Amino acid sequence: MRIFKTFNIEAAHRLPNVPEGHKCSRLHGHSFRVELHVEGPVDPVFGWVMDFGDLKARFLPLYDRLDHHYLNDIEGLENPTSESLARWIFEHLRPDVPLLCKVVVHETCTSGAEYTA
Ligand SMILES: Nc1nc2c(c(=O)[nH]1)N=C([C@H](O)[C@H](O)COP(=O)(O)OP(=O)(O)OP(=O)(O)O)CN2
Ligand SMILES: [Zn+2]
Repeated sequence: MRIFKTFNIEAAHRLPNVPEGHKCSRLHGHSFRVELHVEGPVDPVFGWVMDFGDLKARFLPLYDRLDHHYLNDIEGLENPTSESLARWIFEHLRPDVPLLCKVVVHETCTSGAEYTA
């Protein structure tokens, strides 16, 4: 069974490696929407894969590093594309959430990236 929980992260970034004149070379911000997907067996007593509240608590330290921050300043996010953010979240959260199987980052209403185990 797979469950998911969604978070909203307000953050600023710029993409340092795009060609001169590209709109994303300028400082701008997004309301990122992040989905955390967790897959595993349903506990027969609790009836869940994992408590959503537990998932939220485990993500909180990372959320606090990202929300209302300039992403380029964060180690490993010097080029903060949707792709790199999805992978960064996955790699930093997986040790605390071993059943994490996918991280989806919606950068805008129309764009995003998905990173799977
Ligand atoms: N593969 C990627 N392409 C782009 C990324 C990215 O992270 N990965 N990021 C950007 C920009 O940061 C930009 O903020 C988002 O780009 P875009 O989807 O073009 O944004 P728009 O609001 O202009 O989208 P429309 O729906 O087309 O108006 C650029 N590319
Ligand atoms: Zn952007």
